[in-house]
Amino acid sequence: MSAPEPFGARLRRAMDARGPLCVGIDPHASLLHDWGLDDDVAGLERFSRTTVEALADRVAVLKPQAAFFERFGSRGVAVLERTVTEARAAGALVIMDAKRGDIGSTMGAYAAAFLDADSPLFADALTVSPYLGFGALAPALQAAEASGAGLFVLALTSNPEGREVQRAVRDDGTTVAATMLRHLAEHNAGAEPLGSFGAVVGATLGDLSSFDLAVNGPLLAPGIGAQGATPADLPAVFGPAVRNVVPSVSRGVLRHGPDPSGLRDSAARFADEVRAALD
Ligand SMILES: O=c1ccn([C@@H]2O[C@H](COP(=O)(O)O)[C@@H](O)[C@H]2O)c(=O)[nH]1
Repeated sequence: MSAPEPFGARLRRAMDARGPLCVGIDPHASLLHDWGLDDDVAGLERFSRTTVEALADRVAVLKPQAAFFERFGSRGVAVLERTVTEARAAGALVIMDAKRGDIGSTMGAYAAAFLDADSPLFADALTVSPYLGFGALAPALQAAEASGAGLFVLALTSNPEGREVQRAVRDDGTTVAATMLRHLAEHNAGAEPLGSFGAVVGATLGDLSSFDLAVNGPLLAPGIGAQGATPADLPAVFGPAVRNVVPSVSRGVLRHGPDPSGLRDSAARFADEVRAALD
């Protein structure tokens, strides 16, 4: 059997064809309410299916936030499984935003859940937390390589609280975030057209020129919309690495539902703004 095409190559093709925008599927209770849905499993299912049907044939990436599904227990997780399957079938790549991270032996079980192509929760990529040490992510890196999936490692998150951990200075004088970026660059070395191991770097963070963002992998950039960043901020935040940025917006698009055309128009506006900013 031939090796699966790596996530980085699939993502680059999707970004070239559709533009780099990622829309998050974050079924907040308040959004369910605004859409006229009950805050229950049926509401969750309707919300997710409407978003997938409106957007999966046009945006490069959809990013379900697992927490909003898990809050409904096993029935919510079943909706998450269907959401991923339907989004992928309709042509979008799916980043599972579950931010898993643990000691290596347990990380292997997370990898089996999200990165094994035979798992019901398999997605094209998974967000992971490296704060038990980057080395503890090894089982996820191996599983992703085997299945052609990707990882997005939390490096510089969009929230202000992340600073105290991520910008802490290590014994060798480098920051924790810079160390994570260096590990990613090592793992992506030589990959073409793009490595499969990306970083999460918030679009909210202002000038990041003190960090080497040239990791030869994608940079998932949440924070656009509800958290205050705009597509126009991207060049100043990411500098030359902006070509590898996957700008991500959730509530900024979702608040325009439940009408599918409202969701599509909003995503198209963000996509246009991203295109204008990157030109
Ligand atoms: O640094 C990070 C990492 C992940 N997120 C997630 O992205 C979305 C953002 O939602 P908005 O509605 O666009 O604010 C959400 O799922 C976060 O958990 C992030 O914001 N920052």
